[in-house]
Amino acid sequence: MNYISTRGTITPIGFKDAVMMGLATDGGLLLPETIPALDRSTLEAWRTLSYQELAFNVMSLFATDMPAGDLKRLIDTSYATFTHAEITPVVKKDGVHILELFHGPTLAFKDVALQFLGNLFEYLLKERGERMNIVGATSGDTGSAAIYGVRGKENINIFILHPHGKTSPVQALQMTTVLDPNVHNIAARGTFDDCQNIVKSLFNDLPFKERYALGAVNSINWARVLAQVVYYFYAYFRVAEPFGSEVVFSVPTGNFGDIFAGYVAKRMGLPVQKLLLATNENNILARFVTEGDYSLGDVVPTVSPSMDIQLASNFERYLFYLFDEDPARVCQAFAALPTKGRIDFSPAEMARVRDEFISRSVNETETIETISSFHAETGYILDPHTAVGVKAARELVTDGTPAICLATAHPAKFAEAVVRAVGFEPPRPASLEGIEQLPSRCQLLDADRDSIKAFIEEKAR
Ligand SMILES: Cc1ncc(COP(=O)(O)O)c(C=O)c1O
Ligand SMILES: N[C@@H](CCOP(=O)(O)O)C(=O)O
Repeated sequence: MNYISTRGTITPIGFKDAVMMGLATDGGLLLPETIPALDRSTLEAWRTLSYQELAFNVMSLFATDMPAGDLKRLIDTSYATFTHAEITPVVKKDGVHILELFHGPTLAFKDVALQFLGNLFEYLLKERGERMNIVGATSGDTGSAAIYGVRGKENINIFILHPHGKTSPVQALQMTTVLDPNVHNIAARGTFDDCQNIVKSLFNDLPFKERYALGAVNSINWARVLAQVVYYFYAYFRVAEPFGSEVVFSVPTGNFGDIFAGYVAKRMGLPVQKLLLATNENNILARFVTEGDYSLGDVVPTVSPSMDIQLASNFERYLFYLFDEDPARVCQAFAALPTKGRIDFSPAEMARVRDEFISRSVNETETIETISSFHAETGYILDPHTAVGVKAARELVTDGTPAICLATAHPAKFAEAVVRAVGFEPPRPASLEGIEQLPSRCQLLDADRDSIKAFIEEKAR
């Protein structure tokens, strides 16, 4: 399997090179040249596989230059750190299927891909005799999952930018209390979008990227999306009855990485009726689906801070398909975006979008009310991101189709919102006990590309 760029000007490369490249060198995002289509007998054969076996089957279709034994070993090592035997179990509460993605070491769905990517980087760097400086942006969860995935690894340094004061307190501590010498946290005075723009611009500075061997842990890295495709299959096999019937996935969305993984699964042939794109008040993507209005606004802070994003990185991957795989149209749209502040779509394109997606923006009052009422009805505590998806599913999926809601984080990461909703703090998993008492390290900087570049140059090994 070879990989191409959404901007169309790189020579196709294999999976291993795509993982190392991160952002494509022409500024685009990497995608497989083709998405394999699965027949029903393959789906049936996959139905009873363990999570790890399923991950191997899905990933080996895309990682064709990885020796099978090595890929298997990396998958087994990566998921050995999860606290649930099923890795991503599905629980049913009051008719809602909840796909719990928070049983990894940092209690969010990011662990599913980032524990794997950390081990994959280590493997590829050893094979090549190289070192890497990871540079990533986080609104709260990618950062700690990536740090945990590579802390203490010999040939890797990691620099994570988060928006100062805009993550939950626990999210910030999960990053800044990791004191391994290869870990560097930067709190930037700005928004997540500022952080992501700086990271992308460092990757687009090709001499800098090459000199410091930059690696990407954000979902700009194809391996992130790939690892997230697996749990759509896993959840489908636990829920669909009869086999072959359709389901809806409700996905709390910010950077469009998770829902794009669902889109890939759907294109591979998973019977998904619709992907439900659920947003908080940062609702550019909901406006896009419901009104065809993709116009940039300002980021507003919400109780689901990890989704406080305007410019969703992976949207570009979806546009590539919406524009019939025409990179010239993708280039045109992104060249005009900074000045126009919007991308326009034809009625025919919007009809295709609505064939695949439904969407709802959920506000703060609704989010808190959903955590509260869901707890009263079921005894189950939703985190505020998951609550956005559950509220949207309850409103929009009313025809009896099973709705699978992605539970993207553990509620203990967002105790303040949970206390507002149910009146008490959610029980803390062992990994968070006493985190406030631990020593921490973090550099506060302006959200300014040159200051951050200088910091990386000083610390890179
Ligand atoms: C807890 C949580 N839920 C949902 C999202 C949104 O996912 P995505 O950015 O892949 O759309 C994020 C951030 O990525 C998150 O951390
Ligand atoms: N919500 C994310 C934002 C970054 O998204 P990514 O999937 O591109 O890494 C976060 O928690 O950092």
